[in-house]
Amino acid sequence: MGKTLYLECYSGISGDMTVGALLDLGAREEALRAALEALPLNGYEITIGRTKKCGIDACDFDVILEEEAHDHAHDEAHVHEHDHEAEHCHDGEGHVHEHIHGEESHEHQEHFHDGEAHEHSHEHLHEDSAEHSEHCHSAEGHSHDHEHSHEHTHSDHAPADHCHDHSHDHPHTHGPEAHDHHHDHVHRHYADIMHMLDEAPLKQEVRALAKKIFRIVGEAESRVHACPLEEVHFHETGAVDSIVDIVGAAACAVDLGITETYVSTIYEGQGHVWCQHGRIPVPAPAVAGIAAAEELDLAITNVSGEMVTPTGAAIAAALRTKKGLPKTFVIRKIGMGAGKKDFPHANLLRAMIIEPAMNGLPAGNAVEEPTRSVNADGDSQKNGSSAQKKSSSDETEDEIWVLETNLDDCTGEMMGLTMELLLAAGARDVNYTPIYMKKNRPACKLEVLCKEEKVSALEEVIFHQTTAIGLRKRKEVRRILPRKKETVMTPYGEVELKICTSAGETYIYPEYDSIRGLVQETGRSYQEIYQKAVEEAWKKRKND
Ligand SMILES: O=C([S-])c1cc(C(=O)S)c[n+]([C@@H]2O[C@H](COP(=O)(O)O)[C@@H](O)[C@H]2O)c1
Ligand code: NI
Repeated sequence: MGKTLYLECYSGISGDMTVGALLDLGAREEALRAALEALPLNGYEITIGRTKKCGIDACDFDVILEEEAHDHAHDEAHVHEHDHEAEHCHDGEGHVHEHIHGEESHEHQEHFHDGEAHEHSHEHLHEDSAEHSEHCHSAEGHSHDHEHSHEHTHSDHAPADHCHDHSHDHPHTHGPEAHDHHHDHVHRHYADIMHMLDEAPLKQEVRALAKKIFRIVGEAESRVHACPLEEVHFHETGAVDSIVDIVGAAACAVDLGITETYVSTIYEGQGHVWCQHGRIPVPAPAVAGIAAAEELDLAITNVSGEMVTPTGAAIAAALRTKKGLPKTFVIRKIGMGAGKKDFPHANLLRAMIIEPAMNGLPAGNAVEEPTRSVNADGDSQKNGSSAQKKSSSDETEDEIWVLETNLDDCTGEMMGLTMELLLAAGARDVNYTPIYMKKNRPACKLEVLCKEEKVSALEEVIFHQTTAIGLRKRKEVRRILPRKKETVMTPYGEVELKICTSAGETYIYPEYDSIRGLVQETGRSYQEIYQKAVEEAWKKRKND
């Protein structure tokens, strides 16, 4: 049976946080490495270690590019500390700033100028092969001189995020973009990446999931840059570390046997981040585009910086199969994946393997209040609520849904567990009836009673946990006696009971669980405690 993953993105999500969290959940390093070795990529190595974020231990997954002889952060952005706090923007008044590139292959491209005509002069002294390309000017009459001298030092966290391209390991030709100079880095187009994944000897599920993730990023980029999907060229996302993150996340999820995923609200910071396009807002356009297209829940916090990357958002969207985390669930395992930046909060992605709660009250059952009546299934309802109408006497009518299916190829184990899960997920009652079906098959009819709001969730449990491929459902009117809960004291302890009335008669029914507990505590018989409880309840009524 597949596992259910819950991604709790209270500090956003990025590719390496996801791989770290899934490894911490138990995904095997061999499975991750096998998937990565299937790719025609080189010039990098991965490291898997431990780190602490605000004192919390987490798995630290990193991709080290050979070309980087420095401590490079591969998290949300390729983060560089740089020595100017002034914003590196080209949409304001004339300004001068200095950057000094001290690394190989850093390039500035796609400087978007969206301000009014302005003049500024700033210098870039790239001490390496840095180049500028794709300067997109949306304002007229604009002149500037790009001779930036700027200095980047790589660090795990930076006051201003500055991402740049790297890992260009094969030449390419550009699509239709006006582009009149050469540069030797790789922009992998969407089609290149799909081709690479199709050709690589990956497990089928890993390939499919990785392609899905890339498709989500590609479609967002396509919309953001108004470029056909096939011609989208990936920058950061096409770089080795992002491919490793995406294929790695897919390999880990498949290795864990994840079949269902819930994704929490994804918390994002605010401000700006540097990337090849220039200085872009947080959430990054691709992140916002993915969130919009995939209906991810986003929440903007007052944290300054980027917590969600396009890769992270796309992984969350691709993995998510379910909305609406169950109200109650049991956590079977927790995995922590560390982000590279330091925020005032612990920059972690928490991944959990969860199961619907097996014990306790089913989700949606309210805690009893003595002033409320209790319906036939023991849950509380306000008298006179719209969900129920009083009949001429003191009986009450309401509606209940019945889900039914005949199971002729389920094991007893599957059926037993299904019953537990249905009850835990909010079924009012579940029963099996032995039947004799077509083709001489002894079988069982599963019947589930529930309220309307639980119908679809319970259908999912049936389809997910049994071999059923269809079910019957109907809404029925039911008549229920008014009842309320009481407790009485017996010589063996306190007993809960239901007091029901109909046509002037009173019926007293001690609660099974209450009696059962006292049987275990005292060793007395069920019948003895039951009778004593009824007796005490009648005495109490006479005294009241
Ligand atoms: O490189 C590209 S195409 C790119 C586009 C965008 C848009 O929102 S458009 C944003 N970024 C930034 O790059 C880094 C790395 O992201 P990964 O998903 O590749 O890890 C991140 O800061 C993005 O906001 C890049
Ligand atoms: Ni280019």
